[in-house]
Amino acid sequence: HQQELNTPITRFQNYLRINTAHPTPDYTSAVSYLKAQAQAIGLHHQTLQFVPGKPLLLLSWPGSDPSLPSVLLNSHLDSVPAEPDKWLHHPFSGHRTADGKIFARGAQDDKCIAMQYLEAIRNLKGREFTPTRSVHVSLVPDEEIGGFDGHARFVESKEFDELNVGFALDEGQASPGDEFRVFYADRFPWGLKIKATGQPGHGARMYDNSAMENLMKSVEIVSRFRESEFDVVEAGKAANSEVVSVNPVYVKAGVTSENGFVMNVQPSEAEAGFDLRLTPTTDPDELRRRIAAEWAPTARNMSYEIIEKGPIRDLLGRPLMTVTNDSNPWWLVFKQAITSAGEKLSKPEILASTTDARFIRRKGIPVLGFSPMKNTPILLHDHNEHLQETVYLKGIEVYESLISSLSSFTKASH
Ligand SMILES: CSCC[C@H](NC=O)C(=O)O
Ligand SMILES: [Zn+2]
Ligand SMILES: [Zn+2]
Repeated sequence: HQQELNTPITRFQNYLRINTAHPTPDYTSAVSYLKAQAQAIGLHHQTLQFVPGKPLLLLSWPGSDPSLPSVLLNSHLDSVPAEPDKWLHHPFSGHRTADGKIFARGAQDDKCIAMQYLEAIRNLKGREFTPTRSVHVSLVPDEEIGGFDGHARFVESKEFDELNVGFALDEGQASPGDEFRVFYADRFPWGLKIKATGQPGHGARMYDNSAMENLMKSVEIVSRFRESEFDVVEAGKAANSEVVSVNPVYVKAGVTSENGFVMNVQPSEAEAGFDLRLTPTTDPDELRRRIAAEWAPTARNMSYEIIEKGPIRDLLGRPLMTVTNDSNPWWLVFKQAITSAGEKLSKPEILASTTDARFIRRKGIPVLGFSPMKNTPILLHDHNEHLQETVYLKGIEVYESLISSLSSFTKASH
């Protein structure tokens, strides 16, 4: 029987083997695994539970000057589902190929950063490094389904207040090129349902004002808006994440019987759903007016529902963006720490999708989205999500540089 190895790679693999995919993430196993890691490293831990069955693990490494605002490192515990049949290796086997690729749902999004935070702290502690500011690691549930029972609750808790967070890091995205990417904002999701009603009738009749006709007109108008935004991207004038995206995600219509859809009846109701992403500077009222006037006008028997998924402005009504210029000392320290790790950073970007960072930014706390993966295909939420072990190990070193710099700089208080 081969002896169980205990290396940074096997520790990563073991975390990846815990099935934390929705809709039934195994939070209990994930938290107990990470807690054991924290104990081995010598970190304080507490488990918070704002909603039953949805634990949040908070780890702390006290600084020598706990009166200074702290540094928070965040990672979510949960993953999106995977379809095992469509993968080369089972998504929860943590399989490592001969050339060092580690396959797993969560390998990039975002179990890598959780374990890299811990490995970096382990190494810094091994070198007798003592942080000046306290360093906290939050391992939170439910990011992939909006974070409402997770980070959204956490930021409103007294436990969060007591951390006195001055700066936070959260997940970013892989970089196919040779430079790391960093994100200063997210886009904000709206779920949009548009519904049409109309005249029912025989499938053979052509007449005005059927529900399907009304809905299809709207779908065309939404598509035209989508194209106008996408044109800007394709013309190279903006990044994908700098325009408003709208993508159809379902259509629901038709009269059904036990035998399936009834082909010769035109239905009296039809509905379509869209995933919208607003940029930090999108005017939500203007978009709402457009939806009401053009996408779902009452004149065409349309109605709509917007499901807003979290805050889009801070408490003072400002867009949720972290400053990435010389006026933000945290940014300067971050940049410097990347350079001293011998790495390069590309221009700060807006993340196309959405993370828990929005809840922290809403509190007025600067947050950068960062996952140290370069020369790596972007595979989050995709089949065959994997990460090269050399990239993973390099990321640990990068975090050593980041954590030591961010926790020992004392010029700014916030
Ligand atoms: C409703 S918030 C959804 C959050 C999710 N996060 C990662 O993929 C996303 O769709 O971007
Ligand atoms: Zn993620
Ligand atoms: Zn995700």
